[in-house]
Amino acid sequence: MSSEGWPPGHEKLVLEETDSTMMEAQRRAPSLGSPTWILAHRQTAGRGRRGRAWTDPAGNFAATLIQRMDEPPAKLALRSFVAALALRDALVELTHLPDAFALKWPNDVLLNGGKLSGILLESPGAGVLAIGIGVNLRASPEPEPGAAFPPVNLRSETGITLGPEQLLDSLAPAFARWDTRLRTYGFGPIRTAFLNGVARLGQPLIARTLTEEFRGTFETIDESGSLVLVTPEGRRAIPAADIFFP
Ligand SMILES: O=C(O)CCCC[C@@H]1SC[C@@H]2NC(=O)N[C@@H]21
Repeated sequence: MSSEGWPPGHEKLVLEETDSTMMEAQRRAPSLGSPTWILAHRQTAGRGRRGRAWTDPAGNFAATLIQRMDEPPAKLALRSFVAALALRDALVELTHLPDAFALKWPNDVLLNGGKLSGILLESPGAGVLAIGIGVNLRASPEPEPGAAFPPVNLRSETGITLGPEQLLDSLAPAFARWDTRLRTYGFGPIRTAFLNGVARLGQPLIARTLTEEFRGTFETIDESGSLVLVTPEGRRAIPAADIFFP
């Protein structure tokens, strides 16, 4: 358990099995009261970004935070940075390995350069945000063809075994802490912290959107959370893309 304890007013629901914690969140959205973390020990139909499947072998972490948030979509989307920072903090707190983890725009946490986790934001109803987080604690899924980063897992990379509930008990207060910073001070401190921990700042990147590919130097993340690349055609601010390291 984190030294801060479980965030006041938040509920925790632990399921042995579900199709997807995102689906579980969607079913609960209409009657949602307090912010709720839904953890599943097994998902039979986990989903990733852009319609991809997310497989989590036994012992991995799969959870969704669902809460009411009456904010414009652009501000809601900044929770992806909040989630990544919170996950990085929770992992550092539990492993004491601050240098092993890096952030990848917009919301991945890398371990020794491999894909350790995935974060997915959805809105399962008006004014409701669901943030799904998967972490390869004990086993790596099969790499997808063409995957930018090989999946890695915490146990084989570090020799450390964490339980899903142990991670949740650090992640929930870490998320609440970063979320409070966003609400109080705006995106500035989140952006600064993310830039401090992000991989490949100042180095070449490839950003692929659904329709285009941009190659350039990773200059910064702007005030709206977009990736800023300096390309041969000039500076480009890219709101959403998959990132590859050339
Ligand atoms: O594609 C990605 O990188 C995002 C993956 C998100 C996976 C998590 S696991 C918990 C939650 N439930 C799901 O079905 N997906 C998210």
